[in-house]
Amino acid sequence: IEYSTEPFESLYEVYEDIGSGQFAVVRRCVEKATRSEYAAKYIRKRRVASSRRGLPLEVIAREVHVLQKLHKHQIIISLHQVFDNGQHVILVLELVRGGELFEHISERERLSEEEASAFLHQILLGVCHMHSHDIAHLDLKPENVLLLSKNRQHIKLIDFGLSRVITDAEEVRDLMGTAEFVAPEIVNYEPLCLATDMWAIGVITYILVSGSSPFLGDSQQETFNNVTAVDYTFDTQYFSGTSDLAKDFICRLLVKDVRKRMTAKESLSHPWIQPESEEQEEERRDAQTNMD
Ligand SMILES: Nc1cc2c(nn1)-c1ccccc1CC2
Repeated sequence: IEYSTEPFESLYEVYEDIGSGQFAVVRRCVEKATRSEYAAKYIRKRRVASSRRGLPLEVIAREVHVLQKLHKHQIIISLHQVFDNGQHVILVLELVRGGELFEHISERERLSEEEASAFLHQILLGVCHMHSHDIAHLDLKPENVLLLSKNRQHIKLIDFGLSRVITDAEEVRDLMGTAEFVAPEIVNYEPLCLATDMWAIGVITYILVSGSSPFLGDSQQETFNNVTAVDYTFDTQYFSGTSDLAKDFICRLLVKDVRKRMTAKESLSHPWIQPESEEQEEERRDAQTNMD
């Protein structure tokens, strides 16, 4: 995709901020020619190599390439156009108004297992699509899962700023996501892989069904220690109403050895995601009634 050097403001009307990332601000905008609404993600360009502001062009290009390869999938946010106005690269993205899954949880403290499993099923379809293209997201967390609209279950994965193609040859080690969601191999600077995303899915599931975070400590270092020790419990204070199926799903993802961790494909056929039988569906519902 070519970066247009047309002046962005001559083709789009720009409105309110709708979100932000570490090096990006996202604003609602309207394409003048079509009156269609989009999300304009302004990513500041790094002017000098030694500067800490903004991102180098090749890092920005990685997010554009990943979006180009993936965005025809209904769970991945779609990319409409790209502009370079000198100071920023502007990604014109599909507009999603339902807010972050993160806010949705905070309002509810925790979700029912049906709702959590339905969200996870969609996230896993998106992650499966990415992994089938050898692309790892590497920053999966509830903030990067947007709801299409408040009351609906449909979600979109956003922010592929840390995503990259994982090839065995090029060992990627230098990454750091968000402490709560990083896998042991990231903390230990070992080669990252697609399984790194599956660990994050395990943490997200734990949070969705319990409202608490498995490895979060009082400091980033304490969190890293908990992660590398795989030190977590199903504290009865939060898990008394959680089904064994849900706990089994989480246990198969929070595994230190990347070769033993469930893959995205395998997780889609785990009974907590894809109930095989009426009684398993019943078990999930029962766990729910105990909790109410
Ligand atoms: N870092 C972020 C942050 C956001 C978005 N993208 N990247 C986004 C994308 C499409 C619609 C809405 C948003 C707002 C949040």
